[in-house]
Amino acid sequence: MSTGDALSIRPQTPNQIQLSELAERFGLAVAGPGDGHAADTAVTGVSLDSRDVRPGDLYVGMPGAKRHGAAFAAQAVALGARAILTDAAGAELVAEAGVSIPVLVSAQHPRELLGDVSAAVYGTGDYDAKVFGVTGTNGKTSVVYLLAELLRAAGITTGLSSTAERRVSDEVIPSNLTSPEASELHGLLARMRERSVEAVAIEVSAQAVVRHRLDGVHFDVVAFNNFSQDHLDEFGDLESYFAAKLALFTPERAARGVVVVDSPYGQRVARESQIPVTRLATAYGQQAEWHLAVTSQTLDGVSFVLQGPEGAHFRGSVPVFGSFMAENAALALIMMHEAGIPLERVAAGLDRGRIPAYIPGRLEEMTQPGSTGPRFFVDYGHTAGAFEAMLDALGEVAPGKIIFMFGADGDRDTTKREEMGRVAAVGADTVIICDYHPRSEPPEAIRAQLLDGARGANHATVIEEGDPRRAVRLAISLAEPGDVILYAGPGHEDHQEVAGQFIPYSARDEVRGALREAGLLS
Ligand SMILES: CC(=O)N[C@H]1[C@@H](OP(=O)(O)OP(=O)(O)OC[C@H]2O[C@@H](n3ccc(=O)[nH]c3=O)[C@H](O)[C@@H]2O)O[C@H](CO)[C@@H](O)[C@@H]1O[C@H](C)C(=O)N[C@@H](C)C(=O)N[C@H](CCC(=O)O)C(=O)O
Ligand SMILES: Nc1ncnc2c1ncn2[C@@H]1O[C@H](COP(=O)(O)OP(=O)(O)OP(=O)(O)O)[C@@H](O)[C@H]1O
Repeated sequence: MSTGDALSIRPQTPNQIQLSELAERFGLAVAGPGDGHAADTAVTGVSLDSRDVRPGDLYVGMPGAKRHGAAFAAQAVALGARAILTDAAGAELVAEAGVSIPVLVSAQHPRELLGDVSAAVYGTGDYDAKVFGVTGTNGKTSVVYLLAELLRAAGITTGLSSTAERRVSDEVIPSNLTSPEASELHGLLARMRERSVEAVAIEVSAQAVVRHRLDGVHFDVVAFNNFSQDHLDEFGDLESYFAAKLALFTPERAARGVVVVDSPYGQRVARESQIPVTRLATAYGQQAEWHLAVTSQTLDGVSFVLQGPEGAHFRGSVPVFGSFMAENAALALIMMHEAGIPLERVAAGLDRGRIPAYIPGRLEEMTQPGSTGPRFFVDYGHTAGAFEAMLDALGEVAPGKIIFMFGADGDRDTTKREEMGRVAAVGADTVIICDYHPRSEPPEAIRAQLLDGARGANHATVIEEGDPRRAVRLAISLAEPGDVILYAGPGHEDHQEVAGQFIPYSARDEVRGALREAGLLS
């Protein structure tokens, strides 16, 4: 069941709390019209976005990078907000807007209170579901989906929050952020409790940690998979980006952790973690409690054996190519083991260890699995690290040539582009560079940086075709039976962001259409 155009999933029978209680618990001043009765007002939900306000909400008018949320107070009231929480500057904006509902004024940045206030409003503080968090640079969404699938196999009712979707049993909405703002997260958790969800898998971005999006949530188990360059536009340098991920491994946030220690960054997390961690190694000779061995891999999937302490073991397979997918599955399995869910219980719910994972837009095949013609995969990878992992994997399993098409985000970490181009051209036979989300940048300037990196590698044939629709058709025209086309970037997305406009574009639909035109898909 999809919940239509909703921006957030909320409980149907909400908790309610008096403003007087919120004011007292969080040291807030109550101002605005109707002061005399303000303390008697009750709120039933929290929204940070005036467009997503539901009747009874506390609307949190937050200062942002571009504007002050309190400037949207009138819209919030029109949609049924019962009170506003904001800072002193916001209170003035609310007064100017002439809205007549109580205003809670915080001396702190409202973001610092949002998690705890939302937990108080939604009553999620004592929700006793197992909560799992996954962080790292590449593969978080994949681990979260695998975890949800494995939890289901163990007979556990599951919810998830990822870059692609938020999901409560059969209720699904598309996501706008990898990690939702705290108000949305607690609303989602409250709905999960209503639906008797027993375990929640949450994808955790570094931005979520530093922007208080996880406040009021305590994880039973967190995992770290890998780390490579990304988001330097936000964090400035790799060390700050890493520190944001490491901060998840503290007692305030989580009880225990699982860490892939193949890389020096993973080893650092294991060493510097402030909570007990167990380690997973896929490299031979690496010290760890858990070891993963890939037993076979083809374009149709990967099989593995996982061995842990005290005889714990699991033999399984994932229907997506790449040894890193086995690693993602292993991480999910160890997280469950750490949460006290026996691996035997998971295995009992699967057919010979086959994990029936569908991960939207992650190495998702657009052609028919097993077909003898060219095979076409759409992916969400947008870092050099993800490109390298995928192209290494394809190098092992692709029967023919590898044709790799991709673009890069505008207005995001520009320093990673040359390396993306280089890695692509080292791993593929043909590279087609097209546009992704140029945002406010000239698309040809983004392409030029990618092309520089790709041409500098002196390996693949490098082609520039800005229009992704034409690039898809070009890739198909170049492919022969046995060849693999991999289109990285757009994954599950349904739009291109160009100069402030969201233009409808689904790479998956486009590719399917082009394959039909070429007679490669019925
Ligand atoms: C840099 C960043 O994280 N920005 C987030 C921040 O935006 P902002 O400070 O610019 O907000 P603003 O536009 O000035 O608006 C201020 C306030 O007014 C509100 N508003 C605004 C307009 C309106 O009509 N009504 C309204 O209520 C907004 O909800 C906000 O509370 O607060 C907004 C509201 O929650 C977020 O949507 C926005 O995320 C933007 C879209 C974003 O791109 N974030 C990225 C960097 C991000 O967080 N990415 C990570 C990692 C992804 C990955 O792993 O690749 C993620 O977790 O998604
Ligand atoms: N364990 C892994 N190691 C390296 N690359 C991976 C791994 N798992 C997946 N990938 C690659 O990274 C891409 C992105 O995967 P996924 O969406 O799961 O990552 P993510 O961390 O959630 O990224 P984002 O936060 O941007 O959504 C995949 O489509 C695949 O190409």
